Amino acid sequence: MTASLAPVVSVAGVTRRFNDVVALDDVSLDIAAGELVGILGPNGAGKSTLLSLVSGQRKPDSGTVRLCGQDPRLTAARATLGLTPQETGLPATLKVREVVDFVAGHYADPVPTGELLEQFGLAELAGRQTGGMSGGQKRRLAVALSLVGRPSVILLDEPTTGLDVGGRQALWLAIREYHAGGGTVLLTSHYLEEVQALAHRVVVIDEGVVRADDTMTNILERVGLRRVVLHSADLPAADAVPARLPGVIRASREGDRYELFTPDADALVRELVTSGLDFHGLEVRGATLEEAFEQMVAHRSSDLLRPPATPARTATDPEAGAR
Ligand SMILES: Nc1ncnc2c1ncn2[C@@H]1O[C@H](COP(=O)(O)OP(=O)(O)OP(=O)(O)O)[C@@H](O)[C@H]1O
Repeated sequence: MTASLAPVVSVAGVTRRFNDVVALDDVSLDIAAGELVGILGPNGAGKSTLLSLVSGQRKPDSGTVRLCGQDPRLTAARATLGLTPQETGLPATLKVREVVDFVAGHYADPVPTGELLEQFGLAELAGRQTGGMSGGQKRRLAVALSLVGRPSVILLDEPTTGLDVGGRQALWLAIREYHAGGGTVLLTSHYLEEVQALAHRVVVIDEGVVRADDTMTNILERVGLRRVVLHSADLPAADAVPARLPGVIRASREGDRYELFTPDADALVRELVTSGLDFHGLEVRGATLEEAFEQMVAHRSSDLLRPPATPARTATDPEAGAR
């Protein structure tokens, strides 16, 4: 991607192995200030490893990583960074307010604790020990902590896993506000609709290799298919629909509701109207990121839709810190 300013995050020719597993294989990526980038990939693709290199928690075996032009292992570089790892170990006996105050104490100009807790809907829990919070509340606190130091870049690894709809939307709002204020965001998520809703650029990693790196618009255009949704009692089984309706290359059916995939939705709608078919509830929709993703990593696309499992680690990594 082109960037007129020096990139905020620069990954150049990076390889990282864990014993005989090549988690990242010659990955290069530049992220400019103010970008909101979604990183997608099946389980074990290398996403978390990439974030751990950018945050300086791990070192690459070869290649270079720069955060705001510096080695991310330096304290000065890390001060520009906010991080929400996939799992956050909160000290169970500390109160929410105390945890935020503790993290805030590491920064010169932190967001006031009350303001941050208010923004994340946690103000009423300020006096509660973190051990007494629900999973979703802990997740909200983990993301709030990434913003306490007014970072110029945040790395969010599966930020909304386990959140209910309200919690997820509140986090989306916080991420958008941060981004609107000029912040740079790298986000991984197994919820493709989340990446589609938030990210402007998508990087697809699979088996440690960058398979695609483009704007959301271009990624979606790669699919080249439109979805026509309708209800009908006149259509045959889904796999027989392409023979019945010219231009349909694939169909799925649930009861009398059909989703028809076609490169030319206009022609299909004309065909439906002139065919005399009895139908209602017609909708025409663009491709989704999920469809684009399925095409890019077709051999293992079902993995992406599984909730993230705890990866089977074959070795302990002394550099992994508080991961
Ligand atoms: N500390 C470690 N020791 C051994 N192998 C590791 C370690 N960390 C990661 N790996 C392996 O490196 C590969 C990439 O893992 P990584 O956690 O980066 O994937 P991911 O894309 O974040 O996956 P997920 O979506 O499941 O979180 C996997 O094969 C994983 O098992």
